[in-house]
Amino acid sequence: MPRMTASLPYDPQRLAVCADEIIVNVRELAARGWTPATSSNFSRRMDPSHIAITVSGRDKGRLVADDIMVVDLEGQPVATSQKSSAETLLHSQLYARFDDVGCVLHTHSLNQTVASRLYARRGSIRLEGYELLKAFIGNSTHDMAIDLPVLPNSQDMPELAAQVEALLDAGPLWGYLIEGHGLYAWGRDMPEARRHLEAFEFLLACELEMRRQGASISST
Ligand SMILES: CSCCC(=O)C(=O)COP(=O)(O)O
Ligand SMILES: [Zn+2]
Repeated sequence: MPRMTASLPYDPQRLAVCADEIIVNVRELAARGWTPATSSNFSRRMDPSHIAITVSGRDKGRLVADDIMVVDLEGQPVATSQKSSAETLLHSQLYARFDDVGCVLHTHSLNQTVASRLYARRGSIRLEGYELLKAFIGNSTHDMAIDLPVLPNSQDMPELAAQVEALLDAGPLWGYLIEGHGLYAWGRDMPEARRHLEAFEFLLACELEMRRQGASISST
């Protein structure tokens, strides 16, 4: 049962723990150049009905505690006048749909952005035969394929969220790309969401490198 104060509907100590975890991890992601120009956003489930999420427009490489705020499962601010990420709905929809989602990470790396443009018309990127596919929870072999969806970009978050819902209805998903924009990945906690994010980033780099080299996969 979350501990509450007289004035707050959530445990402020839990917010502090979640904020610390976001700040430390995002600093490392930013150092890799995955969050340029204030882009990207990050969140962590605090309790069954509250989410810690980055405030909109902050430099994600220099986050401090004041850059993390609380929203509910509908993405509405809780006990604050701060403005949450412009993409809050893409986070809250995952927490609302899946009780076991504990962390959502969104980045704008070069590989993610370039790949999202090259494969936008195809609608997805097939990742097949890589040992690193075992990084995704539930997978135990390299001998399989996953299709990473690429959605058209939009400033209309309810429209984007509706497209994500359709993808989630269609089968298991660990993340998706948005064209010319970036990657969303999630997991049960920060380490798992990070593992998924890093696996996608590495596999996209592999696909782009193979393309550069004009390589094709052959079984002969
Ligand atoms: C300058 S980045 C454009 C918005 C975006 O895609 C993003 O990830 C950051 O938006 P936020 O409101 O979360 O700061
Ligand atoms: Zn973004």
